Amino acid sequence: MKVTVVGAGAVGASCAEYIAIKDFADEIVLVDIKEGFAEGKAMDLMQTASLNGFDSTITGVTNDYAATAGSDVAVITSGIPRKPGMTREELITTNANIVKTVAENLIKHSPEVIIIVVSNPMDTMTYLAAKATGLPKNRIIGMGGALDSARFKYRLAEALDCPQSDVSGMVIGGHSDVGMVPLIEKATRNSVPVSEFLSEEQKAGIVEATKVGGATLTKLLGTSAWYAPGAAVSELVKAIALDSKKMFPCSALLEGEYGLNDLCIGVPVLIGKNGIEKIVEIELSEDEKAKLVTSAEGVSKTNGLLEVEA
Ligand SMILES: NC(=O)c1ccc[n+]([C@@H]2O[C@H](COP(=O)([O-])OP(=O)(O)OC[C@H]3O[C@@H](n4cnc5c(N)ncnc54)[C@H](O)[C@@H]3O)[C@@H](O)[C@H]2O)c1
Ligand SMILES: O=C(O)C[C@H](O)C(=O)O
Repeated sequence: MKVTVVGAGAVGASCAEYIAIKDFADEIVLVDIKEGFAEGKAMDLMQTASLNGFDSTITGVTNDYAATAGSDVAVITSGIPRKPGMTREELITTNANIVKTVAENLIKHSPEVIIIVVSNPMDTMTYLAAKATGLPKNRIIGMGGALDSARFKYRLAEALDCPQSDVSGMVIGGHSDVGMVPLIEKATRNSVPVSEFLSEEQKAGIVEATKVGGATLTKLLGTSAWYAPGAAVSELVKAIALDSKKMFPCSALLEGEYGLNDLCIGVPVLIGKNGIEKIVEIELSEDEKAKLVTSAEGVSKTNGLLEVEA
């Protein structure tokens, strides 16, 4: 498998590192617009191969899409991250132009590629990539829910004082501070609903901490996070490589699923060799449905800005 990662910054390099360490890809190509930057990151990562025990090759190029030709998967991480106090939506003007150009360049050289969009505001950038490339909807995947769900599990395990491997939970909806919908009533500890162990107040605290997970890290780091985002992307790419049909919440183009249309938003999907193999429509409570609809309204509003900006 050949994987291209566009943007060799914090998230792009972390993606490349986790993909290499998990050792399922033959070739990883890092692309950046900053002269020599991707080449440097690739060389540094390649010098970890004997230490970390992987055989994937990693190369870096400066804005040279010919080197990405024949990619099976391409991850778009190019664009600016937010600073403390900002929302992801504020990045739209700069990142829309970058994501559109990058997506168009990618499909010129890899017509069969599956694109994973990471750049923020992610749901809107995924929608933009879908529109700009015209790729079938199974081949455009937005990464946000896999990360948000990992953060949800971190918070659940913290409150339950248990290992993260004991908890299960999922976050659907838009990848934004207000739009995330952590499915707290469906979360379990080893198949037992967490409501058996946690008070209403504790559950509300977990939901809120999950929703602002990215903002909390941005405040601490001065820029947004990269380790968990990179790891989350690597799990999606691995599910494609291994055709595992594993379920993740991902931003997918909806055409009537969940009663929603003409937007990309986080819903449970099965990931396999064709990208999104299936959008899974789970039974939502009235409260969960209402939250998803409100979240979709927010994403659509941001998509509306795109028509002006893009
Ligand atoms: N979806 C998610 O869950 C998630 C998680 C973390 C970060 N993000 C987003 O990912 C993006 C990247 O974050 P980061 O921390 O890696 O930022 P960063 O600044 O460290 O890296 C971004 C890189 O993109 C490069 N770049 C800019 N324009 C380019 C172009 N046209 N072609 C190729 N490369 C280009 C820059 O030179 C830079 O190296 C941000 O928009 C951030 O908000 C999303
Ligand atoms: O918080 C951000 O701006 C980056 C990313 O979307 C995240 O959730 O870490």
